[in-house]
Amino acid sequence: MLQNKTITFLGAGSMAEAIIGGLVRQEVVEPRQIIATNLSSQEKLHYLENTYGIRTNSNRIEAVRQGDIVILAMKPKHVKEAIDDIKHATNANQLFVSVLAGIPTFYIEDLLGSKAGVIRTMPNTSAKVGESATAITKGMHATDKQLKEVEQLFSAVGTVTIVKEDKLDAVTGLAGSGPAYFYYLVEAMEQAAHEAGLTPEEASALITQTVVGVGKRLQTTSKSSKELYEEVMSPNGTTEAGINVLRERKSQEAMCSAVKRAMSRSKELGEVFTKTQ
Ligand SMILES: NC(=O)C1=CN([C@@H]2O[C@H](COP(=O)(O)OP(=O)(O)OC[C@H]3O[C@@H](n4cnc5c(N)ncnc54)[C@H](O)[C@@H]3O)[C@@H](O)[C@H]2O)C=CC1
Ligand SMILES: O=C(O)[C@@H]1CCC=N1
Repeated sequence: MLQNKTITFLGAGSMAEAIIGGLVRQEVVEPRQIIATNLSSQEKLHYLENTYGIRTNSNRIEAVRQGDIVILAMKPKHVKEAIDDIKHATNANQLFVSVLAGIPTFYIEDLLGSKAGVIRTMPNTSAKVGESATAITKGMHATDKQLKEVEQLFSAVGTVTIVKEDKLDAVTGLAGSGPAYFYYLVEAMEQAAHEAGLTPEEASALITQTVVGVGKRLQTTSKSSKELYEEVMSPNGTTEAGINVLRERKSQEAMCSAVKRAMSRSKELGEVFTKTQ
């Protein structure tokens, strides 16, 4: 389906690189099928070209004109100026794929001002290692075939769940932002390891494998998360001592609030930008 298609990334930051890295690594498309463009960093474009063998073009209009699929990968606050800038170079046969947090498909459709298909997605940075948890939804002009195409594209960089658009804000707070919550916890574990005298190498080897093991276990067991942590806890053992501190500090409530706040922030982003249209 993606054979002979040119995929243009309009925006070449962290998320674009994570997806490009995944697509190239999984050999879903030839690196030459990918073009990246951005606002101003020629240096970043050179880096992407040298690292992934993709094409880049500092001329955004040209880059967009060449794309069969245009991936919108700028910050939400830049979407209006980005689309206003290139829309005269677009046509209704192109497919626009947004990775933007909070921005509804109708807003992008309105900015494009054509019947071009728009598909909204929410991947995460684990795309870079082929492990994104991506959700996708289609706008009013996008076809089922285009949805399949985007499903295929993102399947190459992890799992894909098709959802109704009204669930995308929840997905964003949970899985789009999700990796950051875990990295934040890892940072705390590294600090504890450092204070206990472990070297950064020792700490990294132990923490990384612990996280990988947890992920694989979650993927392969039918046990609940509660059963899984209880399995680790011997009565009056080390884990119970640690978990009791987390309970005293209401860590689960804090995590639950963090996810909900991220979800509502995604909603706010959409409201702010769609109101100022
Ligand atoms: N970083 C993450 O974990 C995730 C980010 N996202 C979404 O991905 C999008 C990009 O985020 P990041 O990559 O983190 O941002 P970033 O700041 O790393 O990259 C933004 C890119 O957009 C470019 N840009 C800005 N204005 C432009 C314009 N007018 N035309 C063309 N390019 C323009 C910049 O030059 C830069 O290359 C955001 O909308 C965010 O909501 C979605 C899922 C996860
Ligand atoms: O923090 C953000 O707004 C973006 C969206 C999901 C992850 N990063």
